[in-house]
Amino acid sequence: MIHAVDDLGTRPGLRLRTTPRVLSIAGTDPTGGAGIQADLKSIAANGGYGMAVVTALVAQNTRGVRSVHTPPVAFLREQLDAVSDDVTIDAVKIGMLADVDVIAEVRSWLEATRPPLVVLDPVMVATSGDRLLEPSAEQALRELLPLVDLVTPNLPELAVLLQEEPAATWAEAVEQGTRLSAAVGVIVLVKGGHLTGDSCPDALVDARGLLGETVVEFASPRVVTRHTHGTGCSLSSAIATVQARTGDWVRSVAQVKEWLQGALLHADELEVGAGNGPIHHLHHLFADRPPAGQEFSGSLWSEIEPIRTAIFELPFVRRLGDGSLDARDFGYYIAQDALYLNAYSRVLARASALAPTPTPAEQVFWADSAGVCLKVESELHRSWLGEHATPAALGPVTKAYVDHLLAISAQGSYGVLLAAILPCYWLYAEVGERLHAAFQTRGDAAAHPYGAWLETYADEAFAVATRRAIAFTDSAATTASPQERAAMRAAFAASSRCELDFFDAPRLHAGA
Ligand SMILES: Nc1ncnc2c1ncn2[C@@H]1O[C@H](COP(=O)(O)OP(=O)(O)OP(=O)(O)O)[C@@H](O)[C@H]1O
Ligand SMILES: Cc1ncc(COP(=O)(O)O)c(N)n1
Repeated sequence: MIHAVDDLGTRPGLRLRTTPRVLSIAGTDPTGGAGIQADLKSIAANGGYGMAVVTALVAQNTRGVRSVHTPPVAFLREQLDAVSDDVTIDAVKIGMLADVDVIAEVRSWLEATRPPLVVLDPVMVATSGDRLLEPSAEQALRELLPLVDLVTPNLPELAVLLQEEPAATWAEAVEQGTRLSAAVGVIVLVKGGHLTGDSCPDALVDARGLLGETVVEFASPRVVTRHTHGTGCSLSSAIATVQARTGDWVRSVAQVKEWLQGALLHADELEVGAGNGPIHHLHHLFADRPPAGQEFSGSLWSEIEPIRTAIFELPFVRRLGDGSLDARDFGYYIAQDALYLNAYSRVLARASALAPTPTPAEQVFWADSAGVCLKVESELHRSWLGEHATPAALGPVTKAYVDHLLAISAQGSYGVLLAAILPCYWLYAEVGERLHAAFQTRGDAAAHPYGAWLETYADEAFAVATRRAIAFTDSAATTASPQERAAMRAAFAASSRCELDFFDAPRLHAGA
């Protein structure tokens, strides 16, 4: 039978609720990544109140399924009735159904209770290859389709539902989804997770044209992770939840896909199990928690990866390394560096002034660093700038960098100032270490025009100071508010871009 539907493709009885009460009817996963455990997290993550009725108990983990225990269906019915006799259900998500008897019982309950919104994930085989639906139950599952609003098969499941070979391309998959929708009178979400390639498209398909168009595609990049256990369960329960709030399938799937993308992107952080681990359902709740150890600085460093790559590709850095750099460019760089260090010393002194009082070590460190900066500046004048003309004024790039640092110093947040200060230490240390290592392996010390300078570039005392500056930044991030941490990230990224520009400035401004 086909339900009556309104313009958005939903049944007229649909009650939209801010916090929908969503029932998952599914199997279990004691490691929490799939089945009802994943559904409950997914429903909560998407703003619903989750409930769960167990169809089958599955002894499984991230590596595979060990055994399945299906309780008597009479008990399944008792669980279902216990929920529906008491709670108004806004949406139902159906997952693993195990066998024909379970399907028949769920079907009978659906016919008796008529929930306003039903999403069916036709679970047949786990990612590990283990069967979660007896082959003899496939026909009963096909016959259940007209009772639901949305079915979310992966490509092999779509093929089984149609009794065809699995689609080999995305176009074939969408075409199969369209035929299933036309045959059964149901909306189909065709999922591209099982295809290969850089993108992971999904498509909502309704052959009756209830979505405005027959096919609505949702493009998203494929996240590189092996931790995709339970994505199908999580996706279907999230859609049931959001649809019960919005009543608009296209909007619901778009919103859920964005959430799922984040859950996949953060999956590797969980480190659950040795196989295909779970996705991070509640990743957005964890975003504001204080970072531990070097987590904060580690994330800052990886966020500026493109800037780091760009620095090593600059003609200035490459030519400084191989000795082919124009003397005029080198002179410009050294002179601007001396001017910069003078200003940077004042910024470090400001960090000393702002350092938290219970930790005098930080106050002393920044004050000492301000002094070291002035010593390095005078050393540059003594050993290098004697031969080169020293400009009286800051070049445009130096001025922009210094203005940025001074503006942050004036704002008075110690954490943000440290994040702004850090790239000068960290990027200089990295460039120094790499250029120095390359210089040493070349063995042309005498012939290299900047050899003497490169010799001093990778200084162990500077490496130690860099490690301390990183540790102080991590410690400031631990006590910072989420807003301050966001400002720290922005300050670190802005200073890193200034560093990139600083290395490129001689090419642009040395001849001016
Ligand atoms: N690596 C990935 N990057 C981005 N999205 C993905 C990735 N893998 C799967 N997805 C998305 O996850 C959802 C589930 O897709 P998939 O085709 O894997 O279903 P499934 O096989 O039922 O899931 P599972 O068996 O893992 O529970 C889809 O929205 C799909 O586009
Ligand atoms: C109870 C239950 N339901 C569904 C799946 C499918 O999830 P996956 O394909 O990611 O293993 C599962 N493993 N367990």
